[in-house]
Amino acid sequence: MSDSVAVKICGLRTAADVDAAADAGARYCGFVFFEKSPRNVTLELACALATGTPVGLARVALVVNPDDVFLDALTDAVPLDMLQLHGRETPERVAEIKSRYRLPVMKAIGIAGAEDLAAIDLYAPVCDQLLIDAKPPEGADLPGGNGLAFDWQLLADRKYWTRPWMLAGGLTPDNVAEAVRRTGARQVDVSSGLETSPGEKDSSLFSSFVQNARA
Ligand SMILES: O=C(O)c1ccccc1N[C@@H]1O[C@H](COP(=O)(O)O)[C@@H](O)[C@H]1O
Repeated sequence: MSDSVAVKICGLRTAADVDAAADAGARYCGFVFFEKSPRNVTLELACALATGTPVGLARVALVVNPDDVFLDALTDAVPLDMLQLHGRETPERVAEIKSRYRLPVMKAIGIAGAEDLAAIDLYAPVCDQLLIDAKPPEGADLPGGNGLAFDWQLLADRKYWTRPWMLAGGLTPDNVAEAVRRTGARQVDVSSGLETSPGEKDSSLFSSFVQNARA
């Protein structure tokens, strides 16, 4: 077993789930700040969760097309290790956010077909990490967290990317080992694949996901 695949468990809303993510060996935990999401948390709850996060578990705030007013309030209220930009932020806006808030920034790129891969080269110069996720269906309420996978074969022949990247989209304890094998991902991100219903995490699945990611 290799321990070199880092796991992010996203959409946590209870202290027990944060602790379970750490106990399972996750490297990152994610808090969602998007009102339409069943995983949305308030600044107050996120502050409590992030303040009690075990050492070694990086705290990631997932935001969608945020303005500076919101980001000012977020970064004042919640201790964070990374911002995840999961909307239609332009490369210029990503660079602006990175410079203004002095936090590592991970930019999500939605992939449905080979033509979507070009965006990776546009964003790599301005972010710290890339999150390669399934593109949401047309008209979806959520730009991510839909439990949809994309064709992993699209990543099999990729050229070198200049930033660390995470694989996301429809990952579960049952498919994560194959996803890692087929894409060569060294980091993976999961949300709905560890839930009993939208927003309700099942922490009994966390360990098997982490172990299978590293298998
Ligand atoms: O999880 C959400 O509710 C969410 C809302 C808005 C943008 C992104 C969201 N989740 C992210 O989507 C991917 C894939 O999630 P899933 O495993 O397919 O459910 C992941 O990066 C989440 O962080």
